Amino acid sequence: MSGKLASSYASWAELQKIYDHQHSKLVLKDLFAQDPERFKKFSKEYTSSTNPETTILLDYSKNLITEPILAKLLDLAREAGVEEWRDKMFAGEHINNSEGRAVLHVALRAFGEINTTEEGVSQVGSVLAHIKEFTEAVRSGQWKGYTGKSIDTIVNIGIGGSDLGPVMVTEALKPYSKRDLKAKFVSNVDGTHIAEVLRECNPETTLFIIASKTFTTQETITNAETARSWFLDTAKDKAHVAKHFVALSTNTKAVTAFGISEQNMFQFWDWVGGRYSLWSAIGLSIALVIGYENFEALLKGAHGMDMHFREAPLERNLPVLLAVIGIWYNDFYGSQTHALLPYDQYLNKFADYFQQGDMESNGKSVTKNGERVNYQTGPIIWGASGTNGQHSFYQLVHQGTKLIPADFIAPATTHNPINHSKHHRILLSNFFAQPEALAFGKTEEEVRAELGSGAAEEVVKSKVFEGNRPTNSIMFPLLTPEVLGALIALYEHKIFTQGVIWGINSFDQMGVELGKVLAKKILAQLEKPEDVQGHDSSTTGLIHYYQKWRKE
Ligand SMILES: O=P(O)(O)OC[C@H]1O[C@H](O)[C@@H](O)[C@@H](O)[C@@H]1O
Repeated sequence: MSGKLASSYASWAELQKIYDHQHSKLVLKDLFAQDPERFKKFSKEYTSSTNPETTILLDYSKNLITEPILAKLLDLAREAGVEEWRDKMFAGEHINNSEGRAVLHVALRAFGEINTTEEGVSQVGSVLAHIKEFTEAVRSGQWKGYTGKSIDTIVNIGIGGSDLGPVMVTEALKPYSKRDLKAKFVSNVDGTHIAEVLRECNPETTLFIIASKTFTTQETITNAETARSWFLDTAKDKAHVAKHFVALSTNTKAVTAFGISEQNMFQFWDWVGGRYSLWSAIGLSIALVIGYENFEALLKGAHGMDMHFREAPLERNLPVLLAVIGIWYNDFYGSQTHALLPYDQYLNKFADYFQQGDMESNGKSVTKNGERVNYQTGPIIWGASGTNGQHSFYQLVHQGTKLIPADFIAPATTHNPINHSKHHRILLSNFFAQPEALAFGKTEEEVRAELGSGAAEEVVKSKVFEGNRPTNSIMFPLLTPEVLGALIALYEHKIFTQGVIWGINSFDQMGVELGKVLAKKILAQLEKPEDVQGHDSSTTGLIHYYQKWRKE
């Protein structure tokens, strides 16, 4: 994050040389055959120092790397100053240079262990206490709606970082949820989203959580206003809003202007990036669903991974290992994407979550010094939960023309051991089989032997799997709140490490602004055809069609 071009480092040039000379010789089948200790050498276990059950295994042996290549990749991390920038982040230095802000989501889960004078850090504990008190009141039924009934439905209204984290975590930790408290999420400005959710809500028993760091986001404010008028249609008296609306924000002024009292506002600070905010007040819906104790366990899990990232030597540092291996494919092999493939239905929003986490952080093309990069930065993140993906896009991953590095993620134990865990054994057999098939493939000889001598040539060819497709496998005993916290922090720090190496600012998101500004301008022109000014012929033509066809 020094702002230097990654390609200016000596180790970068050396890696390029290694790639040019060796990549055709990096064949997983041979690498495994040559070294029976390969798994042992290229896998690491992280275990929390306070809870031995919070443990994560990273097996990175099925990657196109050797010990010298990995050592060189770690040299690159050192040369780029990953350790120094990591320490600056934890110290609260303003490493988000374009916005002049600290990056301290780690302080939200440190329970006082982060030493910084940054404003707000000392209040983290009192916001957590507020969350605890409030969630307990709602979950126990003590918090009453305007007609004296308890809350049975919460609706989180937010978008981007104010939606995706709560959505992903409440889904992932469903086994810990209070099943009689329904949680719903509205994000899209498309009225269909809120209309469908409100159809299932009762104004007397619904609590709306307006989640917006800035409290100016058009989608969220529009949805919040609609929710408020829907509520007031029945409740009538504005005074009742206090029992049914709370806000999670950094913007007290806008929250109170909306009509939510400061008492019902949960504060956070500008050093929490939207996509790193589930640990903050934005996690209120999570705490309501899984209970405060479990929310705290989630934070502790992440904190444990923070300590590992801070203290473990780079050779044993899980986030750093994931990061540098990712760079090897992204910048030297030319891979454009990275797949996240959790073999756990509860993690079915994991890839969606890290689409924002990774792509909004590292989707940049200038360095912190404003220089255009001459290499690839953040990959396209995508994925789906196993085994659904296998019956959809895995064909391309196995036999297509693209190299798609992928992370396979799975728990050893399921929360739903139906039929003596029969489902889970089948699921995991796929989790083990896919990386094996991707790595080792199937040769023409093997296909011929299987099909017999009369097989048509084109059929033989179509059944060959080249293999040599790299994967990481990530396993843990059970998806608990602590393990999930550690897993999310693992990826957060991977993203951080890559951003430092690429010399970019991973903590701003200027790229989402232009579209927003143009949409505002167009909104003011939608009424009359003659108002449509200042656009290209395509945009003008499209708006004119809308004006011709719309009914209302
Ligand atoms: O919480 P807010 O302020 O409503 O922002 C919601 C989202 O808006 C933009 O898309 C970006 O800035 C995201 O990072 C952010 O998460």
